[in-house]
Amino acid sequence: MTSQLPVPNWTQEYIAANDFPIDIVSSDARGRYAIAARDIREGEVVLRAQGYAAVCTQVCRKEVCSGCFQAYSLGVLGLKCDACSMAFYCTLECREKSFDLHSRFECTFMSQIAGMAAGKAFDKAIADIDAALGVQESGAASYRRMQDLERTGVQSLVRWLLGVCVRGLIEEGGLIPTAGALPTYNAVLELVPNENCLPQDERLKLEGLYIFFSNLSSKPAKRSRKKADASPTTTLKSLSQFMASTMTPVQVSFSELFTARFPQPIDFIRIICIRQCNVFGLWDAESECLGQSFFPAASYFNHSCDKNLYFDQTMKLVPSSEANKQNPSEQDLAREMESMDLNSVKLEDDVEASNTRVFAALQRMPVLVFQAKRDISKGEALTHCYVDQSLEREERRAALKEEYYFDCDCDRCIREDNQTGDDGSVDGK
Ligand SMILES: C[S@@+](CC[C@H](N)C(=O)[O-])C[C@H]1O[C@@H](n2cnc3c(N)ncnc32)[C@H](O)[C@@H]1O
Repeated sequence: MTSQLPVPNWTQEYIAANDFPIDIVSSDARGRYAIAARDIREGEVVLRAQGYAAVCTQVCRKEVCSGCFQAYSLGVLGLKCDACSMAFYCTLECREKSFDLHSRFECTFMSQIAGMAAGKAFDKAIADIDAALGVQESGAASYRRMQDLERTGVQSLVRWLLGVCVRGLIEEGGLIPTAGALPTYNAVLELVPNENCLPQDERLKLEGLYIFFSNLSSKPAKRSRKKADASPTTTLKSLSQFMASTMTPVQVSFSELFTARFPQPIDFIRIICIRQCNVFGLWDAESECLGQSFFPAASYFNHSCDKNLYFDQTMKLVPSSEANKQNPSEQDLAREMESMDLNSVKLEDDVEASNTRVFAALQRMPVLVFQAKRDISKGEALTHCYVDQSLEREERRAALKEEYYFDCDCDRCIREDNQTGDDGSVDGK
């Protein structure tokens, strides 16, 4: 970090509206970062950060409810969207609550993503990348690129991109009624990208991925509940307005949506860099990464290997509207599956009511709750640890450098550096 970044206005508004004991400051060396606005007691809640564009990974889609983001270890969740077979739900209630959001904004695109794993689209896109990048020995080069773009990884990335694109569309269509009610696309764009630190080979790989996503599917998936109206042109504004004003599922392809949102490779590279430095993993109790989400307010906590905040991702990661909902037992779930009418959810024609339900579904994104690990004095930087705290100094250093592009000089690192013997061992052991 070399230049001083401005502190975005929304962070101050969000903090004031919720009375969190935080100030955001900025320095050349550390960028923007949160400090304690007053003395904070051990255990105090410092921030409740609302999730933005939370998605589960492709591999975990059958274990994580797309409605409430609870993870279930029952194997495959029994309820899914019949149209795309990509969104799974834990209860009929969850499916109902997500229905308008999913049917109108996600389902068509999800169907296209599902098709991508089948092979041909994927193989063609790889060939397109090679052609666009002017690769000579296309057989060997394609093979190498295929290895880089491993299918399930790319599908998870597409799911995440879709989450971000859809969220942008919903905002631009005016479906989020209250300013400041939820984090915004602009709040995400204001997060630090560190794009100047991106190594050249990574930049090239992302340019290849850009070509891949731009060519993923030239045709929209064939599904429509009703006869489609004239397809909207694919400027983001007209597409957003179209989606917000009609119940007709969108008829554009994922690639059209993608290139409208990211017109140039650099736009895509930037959002990927923002993701790399700011996204939070959604973990289960066995430390398996089930998905990812932005929590923009939480991105202003800098790193320390001697953190003074903690958040329990598996315990505190609850949908904001359902903080007290208990996971149903296996038997309860089985009973519910037996008794439900799987075709009972319908998209009604009242656009306004549907828009309200879309907004309500977005409010069910996960929330991260940060608490003080110890007493913290006014003015102290508020920090959490970006990497596994139990790693050795050198391993932490390498992970922070590779993923976040900085060298940590926290008290613990300095202490351990001082204790390190000539042979590189801590305490000379
Ligand atoms: C999640 S962001 C934290 C907020 C960021 N400082 C900003 O200006 O938006 C992570 C980035 O902040 C910077 N950062 C975080 N902790 C740091 C530290 N202890 N020392 C120096 N830079 C740090 C690095 O650039 C890192 O990639």
